[in-house]
Amino acid sequence: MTGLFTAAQVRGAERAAMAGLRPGVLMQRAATGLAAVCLGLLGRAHGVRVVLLVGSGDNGGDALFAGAVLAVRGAQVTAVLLAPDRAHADGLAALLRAGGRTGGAESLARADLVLDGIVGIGGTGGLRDDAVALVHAAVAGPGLLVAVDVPSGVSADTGEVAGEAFPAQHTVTFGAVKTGLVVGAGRGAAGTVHLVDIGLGPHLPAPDAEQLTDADVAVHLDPPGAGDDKYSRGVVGVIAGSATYPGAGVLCTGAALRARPGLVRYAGTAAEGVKAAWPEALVTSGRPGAAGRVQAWVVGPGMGTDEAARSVLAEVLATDLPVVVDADALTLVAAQPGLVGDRTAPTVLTPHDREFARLFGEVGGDRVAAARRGAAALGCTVLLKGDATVVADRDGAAFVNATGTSWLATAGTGDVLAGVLGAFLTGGPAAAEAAAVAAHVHGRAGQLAAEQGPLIAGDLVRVLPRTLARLRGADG
Ligand SMILES: NC(=O)C1=CN([C@@H]2O[C@H](COP(=O)(O)OP(=O)(O)OC[C@H]3O[C@@H](n4cnc5c(N)ncnc54)[C@H](OP(=O)(O)O)[C@@H]3O)[C@@H](O)[C@H]2O)[C@@H](O)CC1
Ligand SMILES: [K+]
Repeated sequence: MTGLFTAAQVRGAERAAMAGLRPGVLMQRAATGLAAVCLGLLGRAHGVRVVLLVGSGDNGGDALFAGAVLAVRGAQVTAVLLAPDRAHADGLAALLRAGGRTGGAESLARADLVLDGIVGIGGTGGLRDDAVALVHAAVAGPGLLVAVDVPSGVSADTGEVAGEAFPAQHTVTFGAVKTGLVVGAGRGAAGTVHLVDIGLGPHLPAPDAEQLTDADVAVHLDPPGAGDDKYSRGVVGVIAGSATYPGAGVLCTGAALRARPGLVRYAGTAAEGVKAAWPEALVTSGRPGAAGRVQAWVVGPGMGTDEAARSVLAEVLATDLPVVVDADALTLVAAQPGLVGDRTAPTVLTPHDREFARLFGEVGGDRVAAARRGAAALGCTVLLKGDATVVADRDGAAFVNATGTSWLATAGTGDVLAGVLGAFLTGGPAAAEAAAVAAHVHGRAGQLAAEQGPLIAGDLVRVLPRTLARLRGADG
């Protein structure tokens, strides 16, 4: 599990850590780690042209000290100071002693690497005009773009970008991963995130949110034991698709079957199509109650929003079983929130942004807060789909997904996620964790399928067994 932290949490840990250390020690650790990552990215230092963008805070100080390390190793380091009279004095002195120099924005046109030390966790509001001009010049130049701690312009807490941000290819962050580096616009601006340990660990509080790793997910992928049968492996009920458009039913049922082979029961008007595609599923064209015993329901993809669909949804939500509410079912819940709000059994809503807006109002720039707001409003779990899918529970626990690919933005992939989630909801973990596991698996399946080129949703179902096998391997 990777903990995600706010700027205030990191500052608190920094204060506590500093109490037992000489002044400047944490900055030295940060700068040394930063320089090491840069060396790794460049492959060498000698003769390499490095440009530092230096604001007036400690973020600029980190860049200057790292620049000094690189200069000692033979790099040609130029510091562009946004506020020359307020640049970190010791950092600037160290850089000059090491053979670095100060210069103007024109140096960016010949840079091999640009270090963005304009502003870190002390930033507020959008980037100022002088900083924006420098960022544009850096982007126009040939240098590799590396952000110090946080890409300037990104809110470390939320990932919001008010205006413009430094579009980093790599971000070297200190002490703890900030939530804003992995979610929303910040995720796009941060590129690959490298965490440098500066010794804050023992002083960090419980994280603001969490990110599952492959190893965290692997523990939920236990193979069947000798005593297992189809019932003990979990029975998922699927209500999706229609007689005219059976596709959603086929994808959702297939995903549930492939995610955790036990038993999948299908109920709905796409029964014929589902049976043809998945003879392993037990199908009925009748009501949910006619499907037989299930341990969790998935309801909604392609089921329509007419009165028949509404009454089926109401029947499922009236049970005391866990339910995944997706797609058309979300539209129905938006019109009648009491269907979910009155439940006591786990309910996972899986909206994309437009569906979320219909349920809870606009998502806005703070996606974790939005998911928490939705979960609290209906007393459920919300899985807010996106470039980084966010899961929040009614008690405020939150996960940000770490896997996926933009190739997943294609029809039917949501139906697959719903099926996978239904399967994991039968498996033991609490609803929010099950949703986070499903999002992680779905993202990894997308990455695997995308290795063969553009993917279609059916590819996700096909690669699920291989995805799960690979993830299981991460356990050891
Ligand atoms: N915490 C830790 O454990 C450690 C932290 N460390 C490092 O310290 C960093 C935090 O340093 P910090 O507190 O000095 O703030 P920082 O991010 O440099 O920003 C303040 C400056 O930015 C400016 N500014 C503000 N908004 C702006 C905007 N929108 N657009 C443009 N400029 C803007 C603001 O200007 P002012 O308002 O004063 O004119 C002020 O000068 C942290 O990110 C990490 O790198 C490590 O060294 C070691 C361990
Ligand atoms: K920065």
